[in-house]
Amino acid sequence: MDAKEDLNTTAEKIKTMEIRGAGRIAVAASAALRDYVMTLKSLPMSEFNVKLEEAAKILVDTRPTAVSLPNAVALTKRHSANNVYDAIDEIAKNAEKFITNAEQALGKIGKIGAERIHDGDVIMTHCNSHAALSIIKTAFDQGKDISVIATESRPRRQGFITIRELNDYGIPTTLIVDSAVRLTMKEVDLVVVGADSITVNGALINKIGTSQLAMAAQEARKNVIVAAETYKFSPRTLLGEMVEIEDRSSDEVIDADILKELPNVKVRNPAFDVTPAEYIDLIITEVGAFPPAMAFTILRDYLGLEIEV
Ligand SMILES: O=P(O)(O)OC[C@H]1O[C@H](OP(=O)(O)O)[C@H](O)[C@@H]1O
Repeated sequence: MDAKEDLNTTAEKIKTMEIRGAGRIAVAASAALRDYVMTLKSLPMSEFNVKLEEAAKILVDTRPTAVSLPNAVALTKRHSANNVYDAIDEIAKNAEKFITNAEQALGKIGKIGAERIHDGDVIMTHCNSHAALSIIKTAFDQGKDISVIATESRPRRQGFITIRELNDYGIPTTLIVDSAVRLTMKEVDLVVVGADSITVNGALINKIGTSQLAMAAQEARKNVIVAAETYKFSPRTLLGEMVEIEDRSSDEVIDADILKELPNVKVRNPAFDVTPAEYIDLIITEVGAFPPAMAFTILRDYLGLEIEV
């Protein structure tokens, strides 16, 4: 396989969600871009930059909602070199830094977030978030007697990945269907979810259904904690841009043959929803725990306002 095919294969895996999770797709894109540019040594500088931008676009265009993806690509591709060898060197170092930071961030989020979890807590989580699970597993490692209520997370049922992971870790877990969230909330002490994007106003964009957990939690006066690496904050929202909500295929919701028999029916399959900041108590990042109102500060101090938008 040539280098461009490898890049396209990674892009396809992100699109089809063979590689999924806002953090994982970011790390995969950074690595794919690095591997691709390594093969461009013999090109003149101007052509190198064109190929670099083309490759970046292929990766970014795979999924529109998780800002971790364009942030990872922007942080990886930036270079100030005027020859190809130095540019490749810079990009390889950028990728190394991004991937190492992303891996270490999960452990730090786990430690910081676990401080918010108490012995005896029942935690509700949604979908499958490596950052949220890092908090839950760390609290369990600390000897806290906790249990988890995990939503199924239709249509792709990422909740099944979560319950398997929690089961294998030895954490008592209850699986519920998404529509059981409100009824079950009274048994819950706190909600811990991940993030695909966080806006400058502190709103959370995460797996469809997250906002119903947050609303039910507020109604029941339970805390909502978001686990999010700093690279999941969206610089474009500084300019007032909305985060695009990915609409996925109807095939994920209903069998195509059944749908064919129903000419008056259409299917909508939005993959994410927006939870306003007022429903969120705390955002746990690798650099500390912040109220959502501090999203601007995180963007400025840890991502840098000069990031490509
Ligand atoms: O980065 P981590 O914490 O793993 O996941 C963050 C979020 O990414 C996932 O998206 P999808 O399943 O790829 O659509 C879920 O929405 C999850 O909450």
